[in-house]
Amino acid sequence: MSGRLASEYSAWKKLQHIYDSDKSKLILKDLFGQDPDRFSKFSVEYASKDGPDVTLLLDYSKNLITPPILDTLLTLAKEAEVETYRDKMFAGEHINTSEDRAVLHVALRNFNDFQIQEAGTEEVNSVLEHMKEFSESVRNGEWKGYTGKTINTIVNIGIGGSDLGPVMVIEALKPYSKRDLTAHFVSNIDGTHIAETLRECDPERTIFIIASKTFTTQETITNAETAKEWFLSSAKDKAHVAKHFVALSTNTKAVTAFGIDEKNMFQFWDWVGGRYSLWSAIGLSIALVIGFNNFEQLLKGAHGMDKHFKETPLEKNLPVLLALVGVWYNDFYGAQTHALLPYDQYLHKFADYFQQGDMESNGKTVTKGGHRVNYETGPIIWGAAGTNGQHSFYQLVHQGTKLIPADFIAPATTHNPIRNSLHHRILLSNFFAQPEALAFGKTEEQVRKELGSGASEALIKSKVFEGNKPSNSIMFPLLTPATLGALVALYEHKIFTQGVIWGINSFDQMGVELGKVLAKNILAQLEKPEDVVGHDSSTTGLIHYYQKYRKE
Ligand SMILES: O=P(O)(O)OC[C@H]1O[C@H](O)[C@@H](O)[C@@H](O)[C@@H]1O
Repeated sequence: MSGRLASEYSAWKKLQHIYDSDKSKLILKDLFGQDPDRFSKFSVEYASKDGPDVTLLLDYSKNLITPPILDTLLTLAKEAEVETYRDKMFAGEHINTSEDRAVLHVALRNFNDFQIQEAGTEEVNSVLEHMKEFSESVRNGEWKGYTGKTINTIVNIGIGGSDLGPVMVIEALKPYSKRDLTAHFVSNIDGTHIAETLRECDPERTIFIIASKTFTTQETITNAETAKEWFLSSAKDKAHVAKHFVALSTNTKAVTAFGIDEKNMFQFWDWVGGRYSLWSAIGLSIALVIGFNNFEQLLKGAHGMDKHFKETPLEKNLPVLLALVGVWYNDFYGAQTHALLPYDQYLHKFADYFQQGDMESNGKTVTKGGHRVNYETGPIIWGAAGTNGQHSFYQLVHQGTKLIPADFIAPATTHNPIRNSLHHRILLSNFFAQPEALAFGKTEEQVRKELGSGASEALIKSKVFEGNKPSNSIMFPLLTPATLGALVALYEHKIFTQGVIWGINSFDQMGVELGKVLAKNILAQLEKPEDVVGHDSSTTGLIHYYQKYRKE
């Protein structure tokens, strides 16, 4: 994050040299054959030092690396001053330079441990206390709707960082949820989203949580106004809004202007990036659904990983290791994407969540110093829960022409050990098999032997698995709130580390602005064909097509 071009580091040049000269020798089958200790050399077990017990195993042995490559990658991290920038982040320095802001999601889950100097951090505990009181009173039925009934539904209205984190966590921690409290999430401006949700809500028993850091996001404000209109069509009296609408925001003025009482507002601060905000007031829906104590466990689990990231030497530092092997594929092998493949149905939103987390953070072309990079930055993140992905896109991962590094993630035990854990054993057997198949493949000789004489050459060739496809495997005993906290923090710090190496600002999101501005301009031109001015012929043609059919 020094803003230097990564390609100028001597370790980068050395890595390029190693790649050019040794690429053909980096064959997983041989690397494992040559070193029976490869697993123990290239795996680390994380155990939380204090707070709730969390353990995580990272096995990165199935990567196309050797000890000298890893050493050079570690040197790269040193040269890029990852440790210095990490410490600056924890110290509250304004490392988000374009917006002149600190980056302190770690302060939201700090529990007075690290010394952090930044305005607002002293208010974290009181907001947590407010979230606790509110969530408990809704959960235990003390909070009543305008007709005196208890609340059975919450609707979080937010988008991007004010939606994806709570959605992912609530899905992931379903075993801890209050089953008689239904949570809906409305994000899309498409009226279908709110219309379909409102059909399932009873105005007397629903709380709307308007989640928006800026409280200016068009989608969220429009959806919130629609929800208020719908609510008032039953409740009539505006005074009832206070019982049914709360806001999560940094913008008090806009919240009160919307008609939400300041005492129903849960604050956060400009040093919390949207995609890093699930730990803040944005997590209110999480606290409502899983209970405040479990929310606190989530935060504590993340804090444990923060401590690990802050205090562990780079060579044993999980986020750093994940980041470095990622850089190796992204920048030297030319891999365009990175797959997140959790073998846990509860984590089915994990890849969606980190699409924003990673791609909005590291999808940048200029360094902090304003220079255009001459290497690749953030990868395309995608994935799905195993084993569903196996029956859809794994064909390409195994036999396609692209290199797709992947993280396989699985819990050793399940919350649903039905049929004596039969399902879980089958799930895990796939979790173990896939990285093995990817790494070691299946040779032509094996196929020939299996098919016997008479098989066509074409058929033989089509059944060969070249192998040598890299992956990480991450395991933990059970997906608990604290474990999830640690897992999410692990990826957050991985993203941070890569951003530092690439010299970019991982904490702004200028790339979302242009489309917003153009849409605003177009919205004002949609009425009449003669209003459509200032566009290319394609855009004009599309708008004219719409105008032919519009009914309103
Ligand atoms: O919470 P807000 O302010 O409504 O922003 C919602 C989202 O808007 C934009 O897409 C970006 O800035 C995201 O980072 C952000 O998460």
